[in-house]
Amino acid sequence: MISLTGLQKIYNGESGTVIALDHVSLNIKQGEIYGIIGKSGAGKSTLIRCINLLERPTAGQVFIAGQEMTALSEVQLRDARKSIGMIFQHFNLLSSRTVLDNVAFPLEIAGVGRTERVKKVLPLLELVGLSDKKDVYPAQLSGGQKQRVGIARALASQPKVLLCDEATSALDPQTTESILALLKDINRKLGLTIVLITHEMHVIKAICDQVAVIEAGRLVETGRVLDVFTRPQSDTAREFIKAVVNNKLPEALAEIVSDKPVAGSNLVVRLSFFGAATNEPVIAGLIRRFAVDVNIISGNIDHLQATPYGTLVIELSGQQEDIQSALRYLQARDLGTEVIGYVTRHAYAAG
Ligand SMILES: Nc1ncnc2c1ncn2[C@@H]1O[C@H](COP(=O)(O)OP(=O)(O)OP(=O)(O)O)[C@@H](O)[C@H]1O
Repeated sequence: MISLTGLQKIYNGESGTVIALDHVSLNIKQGEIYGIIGKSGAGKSTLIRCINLLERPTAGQVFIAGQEMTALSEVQLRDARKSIGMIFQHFNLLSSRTVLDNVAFPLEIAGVGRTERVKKVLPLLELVGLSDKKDVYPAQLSGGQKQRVGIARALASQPKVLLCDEATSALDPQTTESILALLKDINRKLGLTIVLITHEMHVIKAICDQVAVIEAGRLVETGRVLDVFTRPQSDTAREFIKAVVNNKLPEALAEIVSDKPVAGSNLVVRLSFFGAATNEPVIAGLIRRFAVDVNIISGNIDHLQATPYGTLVIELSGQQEDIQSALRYLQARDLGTEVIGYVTRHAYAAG
């Protein structure tokens, strides 16, 4: 549905040349929710603004539904942009217009008559849960309600693509959750392709199918959210994931872990589960098969949309050969097994 090839954006400002996008290529399929995550200044806004040509790329091409956007004149673009809706961090509503008239605004610009506008807008207000607010002004709305108006307005011209520019960054966590749920709902009901940019991993985790990680204008990692979460390839992705997945060792334990076993030391292992592996009774299997004791040190199992994933840090005690057999058993299972090291129990207890 969206294809970017070799996108480059160079700003020549007074303070010098900035390469905001450096040969960015990616493909977004019809009906996908595609997240682009990066730190401040990474090039997210530039990238999303290049998709609808609010920003003209210095080089490269943008295709939407087979049409090369970068080849269009300004007049042609105005028409082509009707198939691209956009919502913003600060909503960008017109304060002197009611909710209904804000949502109807793109239709008014397109020359649609009042009666027809109202007919089109009322179902949109219902879709975003604001039917009872149609006659109020933006100042009387909460942040979440304002963003719902922004979403309804973006949908007014029946776009094929919805671009979301940090759409939940100005909202509290609960409101963020409800707006993300609404976007997911719209994606399902209308089959709308959604591209969102964010600096928050929990947004990606909540609704995206695919993610691209951007750093200094370059894509450093792209893939299915589940894959990037469970096997991140770049330091930037790992850093973002840390914010939402707590798999740190307890400090007292981290301080005394050594890489080599000594007499009487226990093995500490971090197990990562994803998908079906979470349903396998791995710990029970371990205890039944080997002469080892298992002590659970820390753990969390969460869901990435419908897929369970998580980590468990366990300590295995027993004879070294039994511990090593148990480790081989774990390594043969469909889960991530990371040897953290060895601890002696009395040292841990003292810590
Ligand atoms: N109009 C401009 N003129 C010159 N440089 C610009 C312009 N717009 C953006 N830049 C620079 O391009 C780089 C990418 O900026 P961009 O706004 O796309 O990043 P971002 O990831 O969206 O950051 P943030 O999360 O802080 O909004 C930055 O170094 C920025 O200073």
